[in-house]
Amino acid sequence: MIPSAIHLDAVSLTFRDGSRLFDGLTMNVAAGRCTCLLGPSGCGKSTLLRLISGAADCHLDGRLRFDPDPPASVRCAWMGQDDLLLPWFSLLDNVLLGARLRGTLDRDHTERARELIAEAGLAGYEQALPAALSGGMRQRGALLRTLLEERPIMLMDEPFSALDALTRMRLQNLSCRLTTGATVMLVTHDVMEALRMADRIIVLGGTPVAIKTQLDLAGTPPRRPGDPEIIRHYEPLLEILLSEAP
Ligand SMILES: Nc1ncnc2c1ncn2[C@@H]1O[C@H](COP(=O)(O)OP(=O)(O)OP(=O)(O)O)[C@@H](O)[C@H]1O
Repeated sequence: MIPSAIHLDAVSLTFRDGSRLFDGLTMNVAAGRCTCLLGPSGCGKSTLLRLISGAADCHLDGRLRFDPDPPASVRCAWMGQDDLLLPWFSLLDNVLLGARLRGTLDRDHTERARELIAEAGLAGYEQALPAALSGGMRQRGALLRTLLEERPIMLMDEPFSALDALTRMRLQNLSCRLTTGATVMLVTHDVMEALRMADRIIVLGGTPVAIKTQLDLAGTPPRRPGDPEIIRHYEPLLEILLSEAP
């Protein structure tokens, strides 16, 4: 898998109702690295991921480029804020949905999915329907389904938001491992999460929305909570976010 860099050149979006978001936003996302997006609610983080995934329902002025540019059908895996698990499929079948739809499902896929389900703390729930799972369990199912896609671009919108602190850390570690080599864009409201997982942190804010801060972090994610890089950047980053809060 060859990861793609993502370039937004002077991007402005117009929604169907005529409202606009961004005004000539330029952003470069490095290939094969994890970029975390932070910023106040409503600043456009989810819309940005949807735009890159090809699912945004809006008019684009400016340019969105991928380098290299894989076919759109295999370019991105996207995990939205809703788990979108199919209610009539078991957890295991939901996790395996991509392979099933492509007709590539085999014993190896199933074995791998079972291992990851166990690693995510969900052993014993393989045959449970989504309705019988908690919000955090469903979110882990949606995350595993996304991670198994192994696309050159992995887009994840608050993928750990429903998880308790320890499970969150385990799943962050798992995600870092399974997305190594891919271009990852991860939206989060959690400063510690961004500092653990990112090679680069981009803070959005202001009116019109623009990049307020861009921070390149040393070392390899996932960082330990006590990593000097985390300690060095935690408070300044919080201050920046506080200054952007409405
Ligand atoms: N389809 C749409 N039509 C009109 N406006 C929209 C549409 N989708 C998003 N918006 C607006 O675009 C802005 C950005 O929304 P978005 O969901 O991307 O923000 P966000 O930064 O991800 O927020 P949060 O952190 O709360 O998830 C908001 O003002 C929202 O109301």
